[in-house]
Amino acid sequence: MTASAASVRVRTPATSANLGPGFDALGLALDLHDEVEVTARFGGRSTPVEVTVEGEGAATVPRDERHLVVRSLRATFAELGGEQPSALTLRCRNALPHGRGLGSSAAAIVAGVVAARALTGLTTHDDALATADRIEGHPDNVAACLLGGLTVAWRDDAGAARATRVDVHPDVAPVVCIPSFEVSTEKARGLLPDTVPHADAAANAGRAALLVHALGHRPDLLLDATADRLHQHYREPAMPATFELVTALRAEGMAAVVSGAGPTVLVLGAGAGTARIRELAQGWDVRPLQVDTRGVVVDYATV
Ligand SMILES: Nc1ncnc2c1ncn2[C@@H]1O[C@H](COP(=O)(O)OP(=O)(O)OP(=O)(O)O)[C@@H](O)[C@H]1O
Ligand SMILES: N[C@@H](CCO)C(=O)O
Repeated sequence: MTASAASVRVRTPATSANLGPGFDALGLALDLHDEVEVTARFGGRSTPVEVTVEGEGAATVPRDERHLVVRSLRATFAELGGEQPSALTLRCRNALPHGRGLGSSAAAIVAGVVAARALTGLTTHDDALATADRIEGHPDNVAACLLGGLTVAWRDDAGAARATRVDVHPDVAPVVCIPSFEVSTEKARGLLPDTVPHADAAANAGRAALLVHALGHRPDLLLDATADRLHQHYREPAMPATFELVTALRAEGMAAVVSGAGPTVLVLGAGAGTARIRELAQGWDVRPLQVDTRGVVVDYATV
């Protein structure tokens, strides 16, 4: 069989999930990006994967079949029913910090899913969400990473992930406060109870609905809209400094939440409050970010 090779470059945004009350449902894409160039050869002799990594995770991520982008590529090629590449080369340039609540795993998964689809000749990514959700285990980050902006994600009655995008009001100026320590999502999910009081579920349902309206039209309601009773306080033991900063910021009227599974703190509608955030978050990496409105970007030039 004749061998053929093709490359594709994929750029994926950071994402902040939950946004307070929207556990496993709401996601917001932010303008901080990872980029990966994937070259695949089909046919010919099989060779081990080659992975180079610059930036975040360069010292820690595996460079073999365990690499998350490689695993996502393999899972997607298998799901699409095509042949697996006989050779895979990845060049990763990472800006998203790992294990901080800014969707690094979602970005890696979406990159692998979308790259495999592109290398298979697909140019639309409607089914990519379901695949990425199956790998990640929850749809909120991967939805925002794929679509950009603010997303509401859910699973339909057959269990397939769905998502829709909502326009974000220009005053929703996100600021992230990133600590130097990591907390894995696996550990943070392990702290959650199997059941919650009905009153807490009801309170979150109301606030999550209000939050979609506040982010789209009424940023003045963000403080009330970001109150959560379903996940943040259960996770406090793994990230007491995060909880302390969220509490201090909220006491001053700022809509601060745990970003994703933590330990980063996200402040929504910060605007002129950024100087005060820097004062309260000394020792944290405080970064004002724009909302990313594009989502995943694929450069098909070389496919
Ligand atoms: N670009 C990447 N390349 C390879 N592996 C990655 C990459 N990004 C993340 N990972 C893997 O995912 C792990 C981090 O995932 P985890 O879900 O714990 O945190 P997160 O995705 O950064 O935060 P959150 O899910 O709360 O937003 C890393 O330790 C690493 O194993
Ligand atoms: N909804 C997820 C986001 C982090 O990946 C969680 O809070 O566990």
